[in-house]
Amino acid sequence: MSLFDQFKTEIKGQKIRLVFPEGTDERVLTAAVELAQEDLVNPIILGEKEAIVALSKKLQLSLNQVEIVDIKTVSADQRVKMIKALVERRKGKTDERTAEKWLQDENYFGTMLVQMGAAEGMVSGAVHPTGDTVRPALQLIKTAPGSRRISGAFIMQKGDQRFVFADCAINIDIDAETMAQIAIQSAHTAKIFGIKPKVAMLSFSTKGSAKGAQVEKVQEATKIAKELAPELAEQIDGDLQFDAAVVEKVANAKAPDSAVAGQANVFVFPSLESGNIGYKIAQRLGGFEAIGPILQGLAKPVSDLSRGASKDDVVKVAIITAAQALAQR
Ligand SMILES: CC(C)(COP(=O)(O)OP(=O)(O)OC[C@H]1O[C@@H](n2cnc3c(N)ncnc32)[C@H](O)[C@@H]1OP(=O)(O)O)[C@@H](O)C(=O)NCCC(=O)NCCS
Ligand SMILES: CC(=O)OP(=O)(O)O
Repeated sequence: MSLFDQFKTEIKGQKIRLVFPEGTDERVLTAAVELAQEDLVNPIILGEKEAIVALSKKLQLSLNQVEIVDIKTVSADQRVKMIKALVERRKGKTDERTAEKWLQDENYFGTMLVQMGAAEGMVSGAVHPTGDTVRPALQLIKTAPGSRRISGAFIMQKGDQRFVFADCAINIDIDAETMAQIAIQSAHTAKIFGIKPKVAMLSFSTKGSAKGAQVEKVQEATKIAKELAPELAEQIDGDLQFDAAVVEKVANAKAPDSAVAGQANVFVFPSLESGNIGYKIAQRLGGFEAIGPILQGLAKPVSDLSRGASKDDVVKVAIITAAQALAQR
C-alpha cells in the first residue's frame, strides 16, 4: 500500500474538520469537494457564499457535503467570541481593534477556527504568498513544545525515490541553532513518511574543503543537532556538498568516513535561498513531485501550499494535514 493510501485509510470516516480559507479558488474548491465526497475530510470553506455557489455551478460540483462560512456575515456573537479569544491568545501584544481587523482576513479567521478548536487543521496558500498564510499560525497557534522555530519541508517524490528537503519555506536567514533544529524536525518528518533518515547538512564545502563563516555555521549546526538528538547522531552529518551527499562515488572521494555521505535522503539547506531554489529545481527540471511545504514544529496542523499548486497538490497536502490532525486527537 502506498503511503498516501495508508494516510487515506487512516483518515477515512474520521470526520476531520479542515478549514480552506481560499474557497473561491477553483483548485481549492474542487479539492475540498473531492475530499468530502470520498469521506476523507469535512471541509469548512471560507468565502463569499454567492461566489462559491457560482463557481461550483461552473465546475459542476455539488456543495452538499461542505460547510461554507462567509467571514463577512458571521454573527455578532461569534465575532465577539473570536476577538476575545484572539486578544487573550496574544497576551497583551494585540488589542481588540487589531484583532477585529485581523479577523476580516480569511487566513487569520481560519487560523482562529483551528486555535479555538472549531477546525482541526487548515490548508491555505494556493492564492496567498507564504508569509500571509503562515504569519497568523506563527502568531496564534505558535510552536509545539520542544520547538523554538517553525520550518517548512517538502517531500520530493519520483518513482520509488523519496527525499525530504528543508527548510524551503519559512526561515530566511538561519543560524546554526536553527539549522540544527530543522535537521531534527526533518528527520522526524522523514520517519512519518516511511523514510529512515540519513540527514545531510548541506554546504558548498565537504568536510572543511572550503573555509568561511557559512561553512563553520553548517559544521556548528551538525554538532548541535547531534547533541540535541543523540539518538540521531549517527544519522546526521555535515558539512556536505550535494554531490557528496547523494553520489556514492563522490562520497568515497570526498567524505570516505561518513555514514551519511552517498546515502542521504534528508537534505537540510543552509539558507532559505538555497532550500527554496533547490526544491524548485528538483521539481521543475528533475521531474520530482513536490509535496508541501509541510510545516514542522507548529502546535496544531496548518499547511501552506505553493501558489503553483495543482488541484491534486491541494488534495495531497490536505490528506497530510488531516493525518497530522488525527494524530493529535
Ligand atoms: C514567516 C515570516 C512571514 C515571518 O515573518 P514576520 O511576520 O516578519 O515575522 P516577525 O519576525 O514579525 O514575527 C511574527 C511572529 O511570528 C513569530 N515567528 C516568526 N518566524 C517564526 C518561526 N520560524 N518560528 C516560530 N515563530 C516565528 C515571531 O516570534 C513573532 O511572534 P510574536 O508576534 O508572538 O512576537 C517570514 O519569515 C517570511 O516571510 N519568510 C519567508 C516566507 C517565504 O516567502 N517563503 C518562500 C516561499 S515558500
Ligand atoms: C513554497 C513556495 O515556494 O511557495 P510559493 O511558490 O507560493 O512562493
